[in-house]
Amino acid sequence: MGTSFGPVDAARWIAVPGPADDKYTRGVVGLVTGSARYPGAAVIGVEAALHTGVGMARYHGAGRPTRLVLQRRPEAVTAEGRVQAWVVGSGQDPDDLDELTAAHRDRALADPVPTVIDAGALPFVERVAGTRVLVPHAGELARVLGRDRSEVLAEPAASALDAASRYSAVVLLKGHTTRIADPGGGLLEVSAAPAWTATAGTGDALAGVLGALLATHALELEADPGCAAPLAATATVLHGLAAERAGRGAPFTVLGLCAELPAVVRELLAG
Ligand SMILES: NC(=O)C1=CN([C@@H]2O[C@H](COP(=O)(O)OP(=O)(O)OC[C@H]3O[C@@H](n4cnc5c(N)ncnc54)[C@H](OP(=O)(O)O)[C@@H]3O)[C@@H](O)[C@H]2O)[C@@H](O)CC1
Ligand SMILES: Nc1ncnc2c1ncn2[C@@H]1O[C@H](COP(=O)(O)OP(=O)(O)O)[C@@H](O)[C@H]1O
Repeated sequence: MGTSFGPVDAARWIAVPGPADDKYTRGVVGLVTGSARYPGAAVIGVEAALHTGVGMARYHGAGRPTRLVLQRRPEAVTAEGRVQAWVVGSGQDPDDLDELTAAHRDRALADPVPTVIDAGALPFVERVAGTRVLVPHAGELARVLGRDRSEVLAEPAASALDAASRYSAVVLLKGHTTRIADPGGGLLEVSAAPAWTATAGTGDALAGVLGALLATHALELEADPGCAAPLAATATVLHGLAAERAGRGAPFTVLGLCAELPAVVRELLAG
């Protein structure tokens, strides 16, 4: 039903910095992720964005996730400032979120730049002012659509397309085959990841990879918001190939997946 999207397609969507670039022209990604309940998701998203390649990653959240992010990645910037793309909602429960994080989340959702909407931010999709890229798993998409998870699993492509049309969004439905639906009815399919990828936290990494790709393609997205779909597919390819490299037929950790992202970028660019 959809168009298969693979490494050769993905290679076209990696921004390579040139001699005239600086950290701001490369693109700044902002993350409002994690919470007191799920602080690890904050660390994973930042780790994934930095390993995908970005001029700067800003992180905004509560005290504990912020401390953990800085402990792991002192290059993350916690001061506020402009960003070219946001990642919001990974590791957040909208019914159990501190006021500071909720305020950061609401500011990010109102910013008219491309936004990755994950987990706890999905209920707020209609507030998102910029180009919307939803990254649900089947359970989350079922909640977004008000259906049973079994219905989404039975008809994943149609479900993703329905949500894309309903919310004028790109919808990346995660799974062994990941479907990327756009509001115009286009559908891309990516099957790059081994089943070992089904482990807690890999989705938080995917959101970070995608945020970095959106931030580093700000000009292209401004000219044509339709670029969000191939960029979402590219994030899925990078993530799947990094999982394959991290495990090589065996289990791996999410930080191990993130560590393989630069090698995957290098391989794709080499052709
Ligand atoms: N390190 C971190 O900080 C991490 C933080 N994380 C963060 O945790 C938050 C919650 O995300 P989550 O995906 O775990 O839960 P949630 O969106 O409620 O979906 C549950 C769905 O799955 C199903 N289901 C449940 N149990 C099942 C089972 N045993 N076997 C099979 N199915 C089962 C259940 O369906 P049901 O059976 O209820 O119909 C429901 O549809 C989120 O913010 C995420 O970012 C994670 O990324 C992990 C790492
Ligand atoms: N059977 C599978 N084969 C390959 N990849 C999978 C499989 N199941 C899940 N994945 C991938 O693992 C990741 C899980 O994301 P998600 O469900 O959001 O988990 P979490 O919230 O714990 O990070 C997604 O990228 C998804 O595509």
